[in-house]
Amino acid sequence: MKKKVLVIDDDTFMCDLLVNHLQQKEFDAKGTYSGKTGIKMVEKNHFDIVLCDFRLPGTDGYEVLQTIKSKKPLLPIIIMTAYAEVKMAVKLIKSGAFDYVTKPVQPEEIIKLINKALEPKQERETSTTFRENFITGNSHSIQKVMQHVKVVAPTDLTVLIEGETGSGKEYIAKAIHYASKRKDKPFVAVDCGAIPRELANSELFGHIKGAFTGAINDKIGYFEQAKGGTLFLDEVGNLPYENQVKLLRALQERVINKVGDNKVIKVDVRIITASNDDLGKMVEANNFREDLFHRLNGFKISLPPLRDRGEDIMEFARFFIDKANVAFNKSVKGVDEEAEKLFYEYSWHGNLRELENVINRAVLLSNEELIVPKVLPDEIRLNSLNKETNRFKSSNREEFTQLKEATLVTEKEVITNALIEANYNKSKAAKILNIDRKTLYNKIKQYGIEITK
Ligand SMILES: Nc1ncnc2c1ncn2[C@@H]1O[C@H](COP(=O)(O)OP(=O)(O)OP(=O)(O)O)[C@@H](O)[C@H]1O
Repeated sequence: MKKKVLVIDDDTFMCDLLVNHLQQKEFDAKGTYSGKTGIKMVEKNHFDIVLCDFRLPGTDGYEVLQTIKSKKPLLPIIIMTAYAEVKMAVKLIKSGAFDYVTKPVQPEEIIKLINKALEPKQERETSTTFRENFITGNSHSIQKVMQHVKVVAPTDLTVLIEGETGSGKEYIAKAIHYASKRKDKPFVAVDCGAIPRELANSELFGHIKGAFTGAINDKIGYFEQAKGGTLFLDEVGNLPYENQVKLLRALQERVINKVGDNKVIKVDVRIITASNDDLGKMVEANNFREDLFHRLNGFKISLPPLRDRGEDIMEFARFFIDKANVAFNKSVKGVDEEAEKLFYEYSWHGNLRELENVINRAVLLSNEELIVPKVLPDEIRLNSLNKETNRFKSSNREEFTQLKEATLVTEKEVITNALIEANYNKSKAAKILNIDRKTLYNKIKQYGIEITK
């Protein structure tokens, strides 16, 4: 049966073009130019995947993502964005988007991504296929991480992996799993940031038929799915406070209850968690339970960001080029000297995920043997230009600092205004700002905003 795809893009030409292309590629594709209509279509119809433009009038991509995720948590969503918005795209992934592509969208790239999102993950991967797709790099910092992986893998210790978004936390979790005695049992990855609060207990622990409205059948939760194997809780800092208690019990007593059922079920599962946030700081800010933090922090692994991994950047670039050549039937041989320089100068806030996306695009656009600067996104090329200019005009640096400060001041003002508008009700203010409460608490603390009526 044809897979159903919904395209949401207010650029009518691009939307129609993409829908047409997908239909030619045997997808059952529909399009809409409005985010609101898109949400309604998802509510009323079955779709296998949604492609959503980030900049939409009225409702933006972030709102559409959050609304769809709250209604259909498992529906994969790919965000289409201009490159300058890549930091936002990274945030969207943290909020549950499957991935992002930069505009103008390359047809082959989007098809590859759709297929990746739709393929059933767990059934296909084995320790052999994982190893084929895993490289480590030679930087001192990653070698230390790999040494820790080797030491901790055979134990049943709970591991906490900290690192920036896209730095490879899930890959390290899998490396631990596949090097452990549990390697032939399931590895189940759960994005805690993408589970709606009211569904978290049922998703993690399962439920029985009739436990709540909408519970029409018994459901097995992630803990039971991972029986004998490893449960990877990504973005664990986003787990609602009330669910943290139940998770703590599961870890301490190694038992769970399904929602609506008193029966105690024993679970033999190794837990690995990951977070982009510093969980220790979240504990200090009372946003994460201290007892749970200590339970999770059996063994901590800190992943370095890509910009601090020296020559690993080029090793990963070559690896991603090989993958892209196979996927797009191309024969790009490498990166030219000038482009390589740009790779080293760029800060890669989206880390390996961003590098892979940049390479995919560059391979697709390359007509030459080597990747040259002109097939790289503006952000990477201009980054170097800006640096050059700064070297000559030190005053520019001051302006940059001022601009940064201005952004922070504006952010503080926007938050303060929202708090006033919400009469200092933080949940309401968070809604107005379209951020979660924890982020708001952190910002209030960061800017030292006083909460006095
Ligand atoms: N060791 C590795 N070898 C090969 N590719 C990797 C490796 N680590 C990461 N990648 C690539 O980078 C992408 C992002 O990695 P991963 O999902 O593990 O990051 P993450 O830190 O868990 O991201 P997030 O913060 O969004 O949860 C992967 O999809 C994969 O393509």
